[in-house]
Amino acid sequence: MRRLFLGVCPLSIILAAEALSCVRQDRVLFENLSFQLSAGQVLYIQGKNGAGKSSLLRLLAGLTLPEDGRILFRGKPLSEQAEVFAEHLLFIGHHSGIHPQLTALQNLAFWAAISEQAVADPYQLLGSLGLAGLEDIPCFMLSAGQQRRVSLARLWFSSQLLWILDEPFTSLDQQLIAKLEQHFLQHLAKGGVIVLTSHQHLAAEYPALQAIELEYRW
Ligand SMILES: Nc1ncnc2c1ncn2[C@@H]1O[C@H](COP(=O)(O)OP(=O)(O)OP(=O)(O)O)[C@@H](O)[C@H]1O
Repeated sequence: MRRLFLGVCPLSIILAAEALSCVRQDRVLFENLSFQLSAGQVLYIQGKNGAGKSSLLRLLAGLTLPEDGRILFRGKPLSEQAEVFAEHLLFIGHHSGIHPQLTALQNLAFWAAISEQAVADPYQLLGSLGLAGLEDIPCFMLSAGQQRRVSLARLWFSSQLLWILDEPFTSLDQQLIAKLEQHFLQHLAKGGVIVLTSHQHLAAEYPALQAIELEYRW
């Protein structure tokens, strides 16, 4: 496992992994993996296909359990505060997570309702993401990149502290990737934390970036 530490760590630790191990189909994907993420930090996880990036994200999101080790959110194990953790987490997995039969507006309304948040102006938001005129058609009629934009729209009205994003740049054009990275910086500047995977390099300058590269292990 190769690890890079760049930038300065602020003080309050939001997310910590302690000696995590993950086994899938008798293969140890990673073991004894530890890190700490403070307010304003991004963790950028890299690795070849099958190295275990999504598996690590699912552990960190509390969706699966590690073989060994534990995960702490603001100093307490996830297992002791599942509901609190869920309130502070925005997880967008490898798939877009949109309902294909619903329109972009309906998907936004659904996410806003379940997270008890309000979208001030959904037309303006979707327009700013290049979806003007596409707000009212079922999402299965949108292109892959347009569907990804609908999915990521959540990041513009979310108040969650911790964003865990599996390959958020997939299917996006360069213009939207740049916009998304600027939005990441704003979230971090407010004290948010981001964990993400990507097969492409981050282009923005992150003030406090941690990077982990998972090696493919046989
Ligand atoms: N639910 C599961 N049950 C069994 N094996 C799984 C499961 N999920 C993933 N795996 C296995 O774990 C390994 C790591 O998968 P994972 O999706 O974490 O890789 P990844 O690094 O995210 O890959 P990619 O870059 O292709 O998205 C793979 O060999 C996969 O077959």
